[in-house]
Order: sequence, then C-alpha cells, then structure tokens
Amino acid sequence: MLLHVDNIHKTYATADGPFPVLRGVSMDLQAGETLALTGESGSGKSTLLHLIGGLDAPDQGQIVLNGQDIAALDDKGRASLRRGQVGVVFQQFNLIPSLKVADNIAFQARLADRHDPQWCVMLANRLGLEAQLQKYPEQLSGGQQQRVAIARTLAPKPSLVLADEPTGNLDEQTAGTVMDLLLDLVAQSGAGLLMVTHSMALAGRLSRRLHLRAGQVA
Ligand SMILES: Nc1ncnc2c1ncn2[C@@H]1O[C@H](COP(=O)(O)OP(=O)(O)OP(=O)(O)O)[C@@H](O)[C@H]1O
Repeated sequence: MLLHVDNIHKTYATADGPFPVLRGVSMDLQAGETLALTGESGSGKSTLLHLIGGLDAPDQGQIVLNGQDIAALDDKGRASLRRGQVGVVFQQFNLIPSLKVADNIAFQARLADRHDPQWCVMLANRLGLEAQLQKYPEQLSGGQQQRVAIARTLAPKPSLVLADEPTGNLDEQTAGTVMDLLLDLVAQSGAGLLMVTHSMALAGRLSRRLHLRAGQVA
C-alpha cells in the first residue's frame, strides 16, 4: 500500500470558535493509482491534501506513506518527506524567479539528494521545455511555467504526487495539454496521484474518485 489515511480529523481555530474541517476521513491509494478528490468549495479537499503532503499535521488519525506514519513526524521529518517522497503541484507555479528553468527543475531533487540529470533531461524533453532551459521563469508563458513546475515536482521521482487544481490558472486548451503531460509522466514514473479537481471530465480520466462532503467521505 502506497498511502493509507485512517480517520483523520482537523479543526481550525477561528474567531467564531473551533471549526471542524475534516471529520474522520479515511482512504487508501495503491502505487500507480490515480485518485480524483472532488467536493464543494470548503468541503476540506485542500486541507486533506496539505495533511497528506506533510504541510500541516492532523489533530487525530494516521497517515501512513510507504509504511511510515507521517502524522507522527516532527516539522523537520515532514520537510524531508516533502523534498523526496511526496511531490506537490499547486495552482500557483511557485517557481524561483532568480533561477534558470534548468535549475528550477533540478532544485528539489538536488535538495533531497535525488538528482538524476538524465531523468531531468527526459522530463524537460517530454514537457517541451528544451528551448527554455536557460531562460528565467518570467520569460515563460503560464503554461510553460506550469510545465516547469511539473518537471520540478517529478524530478526527485516521488512515489506520491499531490496536485491541487494544477491547471486552474491556465486557459482550457493549455490546461488540456498540461494535464495530458502530467498524467502521462505520472504513469511513466509509476507514482500514485491524488488530484483535487472541480472538473468532472478530468475526474473521469483518473482511476478512482473520492468525494468529500462537509469534511467526510460522501
Ligand atoms: N488555516 C485556516 N484557518 C481557518 N480556517 C481555515 C483554514 N484553512 C482552511 N480553512 C477553512 O476550512 C474549510 C475547508 O477549506 P479547504 O481549503 O480545505 O476547502 P476546499 O474543499 O479545498 O475548498 P476549495 O474548493 O474552495 O479550494 C473552509 O471553510 C476554509 O475557510
């Protein structure tokens, strides 16, 4: 089992008092599986993704990735997990403006000591970025920037890829191309994919779907 999530609870403290966002969510993901996470705005999708990605810790429950309980890790342990085993693609591309495209692509893999130059070249070629490698992010279009972000995420060969509306900032045609590439490359790398999406068409292209309603699996 790649990912096992068991009875996760998360409550945020707000000015109006405690606000329970996740109320006992459980799910599993096998290596090579692709799962669409759907649900209305505010149902807790991004929160669940953040917890699985180790960006935050749950109040209760277990998140086991490759046999390791990440809910029990401290901040340092979670940071190390994020650099290597888990890759995240957000709606915002979050590239480093002062680094050339080639160095943006290799950045996380180098940090995690998992840099494989040949794999990076393959990713850049497949994503059509060969001619952009010596440029800076601001010289690229939105679609190109998101392709760089995808290459950066896949460069350390994560076993789990998390994506939060990764094409939400792109026009429909560019979004389609970028999504095709993301799905192809995830399949090629053998990683599992958990993707938040509002698009039923996109959800239909993934192997399974998990629908959240008010912080619970519907
Ligand atoms: N840090 C926080 N502090 C307080 N409340 C928060 C925090 N983060 C999220 N929330 C609230 O928790 C609820 C769930 O948020 P979340 O972002 O997980 O929903 P979502 O399903 O991803 O929504 P969307 O589809 O709009 O992105 C929302 O009502 C949000 O306002």
